[in-house]
Amino acid sequence: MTLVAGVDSSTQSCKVLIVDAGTGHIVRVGKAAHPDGSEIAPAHWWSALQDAIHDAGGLADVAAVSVAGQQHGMVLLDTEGRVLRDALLWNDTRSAGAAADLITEIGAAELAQRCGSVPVASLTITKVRWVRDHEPAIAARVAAVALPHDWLSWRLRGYGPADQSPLGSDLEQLTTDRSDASGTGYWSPHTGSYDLDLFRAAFGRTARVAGSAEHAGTHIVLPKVAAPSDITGTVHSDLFVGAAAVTVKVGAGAGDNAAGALGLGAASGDVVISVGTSGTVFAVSAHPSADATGTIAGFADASGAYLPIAVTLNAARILSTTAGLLGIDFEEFATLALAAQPGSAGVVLVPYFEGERTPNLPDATASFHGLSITSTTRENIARASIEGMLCGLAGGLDAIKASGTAVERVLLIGGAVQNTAVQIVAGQVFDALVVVPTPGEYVARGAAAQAAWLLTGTRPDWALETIAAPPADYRPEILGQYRAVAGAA
Ligand SMILES: Nc1ncnc2c1ncn2[C@@H]1O[C@H](COP(=O)(O)OP(=O)(O)O)[C@@H](O)[C@H]1O
Ligand SMILES: O=C(CO)[C@@H](O)[C@H](O)COP(=O)(O)O
Repeated sequence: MTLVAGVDSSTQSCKVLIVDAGTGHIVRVGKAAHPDGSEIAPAHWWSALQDAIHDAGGLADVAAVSVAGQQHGMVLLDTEGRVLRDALLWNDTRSAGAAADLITEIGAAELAQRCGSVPVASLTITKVRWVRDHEPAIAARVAAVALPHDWLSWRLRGYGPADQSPLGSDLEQLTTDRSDASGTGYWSPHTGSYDLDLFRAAFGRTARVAGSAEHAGTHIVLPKVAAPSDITGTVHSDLFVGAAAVTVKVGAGAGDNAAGALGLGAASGDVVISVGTSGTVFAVSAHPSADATGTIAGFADASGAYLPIAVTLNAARILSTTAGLLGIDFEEFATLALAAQPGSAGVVLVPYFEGERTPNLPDATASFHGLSITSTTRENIARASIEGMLCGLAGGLDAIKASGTAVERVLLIGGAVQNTAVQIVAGQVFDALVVVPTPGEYVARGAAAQAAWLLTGTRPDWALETIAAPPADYRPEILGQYRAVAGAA
């Protein structure tokens, strides 16, 4: 049996799956937590990755590994490979003004046309603009801009800060993949190349692609974009503490949503809804998209196709926040929510706890509506939290449908989907057949599938297990009452 490893370095934790490359069957798992916050020192991801690999029993018997990760996070490196400031993550909204400035300067339609997306605060392009405007001394020292999965893959291969890494700080070795590059806002899924003019317009300095000799030493390095089944190098022997070093190939990696699509084997007619820290609604498409309204971001996927996606900033943490307020665990939360009637007796939570991205309301806050003496029960508060979370995602589903994407079934994944109440309420909020894959780490599985792909040259076709689907029980009144108040939020 040949083993491969897949990593999901996501917002809240790092997860590692070691699987049989032939069947996708899980052999070992590992996990380590990330600190909270929307601004994180990348060193935390690196130590969590090493802990999670250790927790999974190491890589000594593994033939290949790929790293998927949270998208958009801005990792700025100096010429010595040192991280210049904490990474600003996808859920950091301080660059909302920078997004607005870019749209004013360049135009929403042109930005969508050139790079697939109208920038919001989540996209890397707005973060580099923010650094240009607010931290000019740091901006002047930037030698490379990478994303979380690019930086971790580089470190796995032995590169990093010159004084801490066996192979030194060679920035020319930085790589990324199409899916994560497309989340920067300065790489075009349409042309398959960086829009270096756009990068310069945003940051005020010129850039070049890693490995290109021209302008070496003067221009900022952007990671080279590897193809889906490329081998970018091997894991450095220093990672094999206490075991004999072996050759472990490293794949291109991916953004977490594209890796999720790969892990599910998502095909035409499948729309994936992921309820993790972020809420995402996406499909694999044969064609690039360019939505000038900004509702759908036109990313690339991890197989050579495209990934239209709508993303909310508020998802699983809505439930942990309300469960914390009620002083209960997730099991009791599910029981309470299911004891309330659909529609929560008119109680509606508009869940913009962290501002919101879709719709683009970076400064919004959350609010409960419809509270009366009789409707203010623990049951209604629990159910309204789930309904509010899923109604936010229903907007994304509508936008994906309206863009002409076929929706034959919705595949529900992400940490919060372990909650039975979330599964059942999804069947009431989404006007579509809802299918729940057996809860698991589908992003890490997608990264593992990429690792298997690079070994054999053939994309694996692993079976997808599902659990009993929630009953088809669409209740349009839930979305109706949500929209009546959220429209005014
Ligand atoms: N049974 C549950 N009910 C509701 N939320 C849950 C449950 N189990 C885990 N979660 C939530 O899922 C989230 C983690 O999901 P995950 O998809 O791993 O997130 P991410 O990939 O963004 O780090 C956490 O916010 C956690 O509280
Ligand atoms: O911003 C996006 C996608 O555009 C998010 O999906 C991030 O990629 C974070 O994902 P999770 O950690 O919540 O899985």
